[in-house]
Amino acid sequence: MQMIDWQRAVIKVGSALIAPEGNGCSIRYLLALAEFIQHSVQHGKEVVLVSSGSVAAGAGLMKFDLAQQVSIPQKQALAAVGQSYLMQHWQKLFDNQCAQILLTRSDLESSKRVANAKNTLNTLLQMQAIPIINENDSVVIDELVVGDNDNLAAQVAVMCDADLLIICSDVDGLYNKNPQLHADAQLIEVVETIDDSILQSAGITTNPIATGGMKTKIQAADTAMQAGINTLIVNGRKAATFEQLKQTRQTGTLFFAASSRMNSMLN
Ligand SMILES: Nc1ncnc2c1ncn2[C@@H]1O[C@H](COP(=O)(O)OP(=O)(O)O)[C@@H](O)[C@H]1O
Ligand SMILES: N[C@@H](CCC(=O)OP(=O)(O)O)C(=O)O
Repeated sequence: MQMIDWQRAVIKVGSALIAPEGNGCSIRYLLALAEFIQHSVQHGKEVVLVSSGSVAAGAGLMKFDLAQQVSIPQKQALAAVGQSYLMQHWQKLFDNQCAQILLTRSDLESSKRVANAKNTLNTLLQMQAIPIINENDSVVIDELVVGDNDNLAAQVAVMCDADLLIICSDVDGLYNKNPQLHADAQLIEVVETIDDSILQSAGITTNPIATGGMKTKIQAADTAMQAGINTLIVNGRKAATFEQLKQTRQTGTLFFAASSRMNSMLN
């Protein structure tokens, strides 16, 4: 087990945690996570949150069943409805002020926009506000198809020079096969190299409100590792996860970036 120390983390929260009932916003799995973030900020650490959930929140408000066929324009409209509700939901969980930033992949391909977003993020963190990022779903379609807040979170981690990317999901980490489908699946605790066996282990999701599954989480970990940033895939449904993290103890699957600043300090 590795010690997990960090100064600036990007924490990604998937729809599976925000809407365990299949739509709407629930605090059920967010209380322990929010308490961990608040505790970290009070101890001088910096947290950027990447939150999915606008489509599920919008579906709850507009009485849409996401298990049924929903068109892309309908999803975009649900995201527009749900995003402000999602932000209100987060704000209720924090003493610190929350701040919304909506990004698209093309924003991150523009050096000018990246520089602007970086300045905004750094200023918000200095103000001890909690930046909450989501895809700007109403103006893009690719991300809604592949469900890519995992990759967005990795790009944000690189952009803001984070030490750690934490991807919170509904399973204990990356298994050698999908644990929702295979009772004998085994948790992989540390990944040092993303090789074929790791890529093959990662399946898609079985959850109708989520997208991407482990595939996009591994892509995200790869992006972060290449930038020297450690990634943890953890079970955000378990309060114990955040107790472990508070004590700088590893939980879930660690994608270990050998060249990271934190790791060279620990070794
Ligand atoms: N090898 C694997 N290990 C763990 N989970 C896997 C694996 N392959 C596929 N999955 C699926 O990925 C899901 C998590 O991703 P996803 O449903 O997209 O959640 P989120 O909304 O948190 O992004 C798990 O619930 C599981 O069904
Ligand atoms: N941007 C979309 C979520 C896309 C996404 O990546 O979803 P998830 O796989 O649950 O992290 C939303 O806010 O509903």
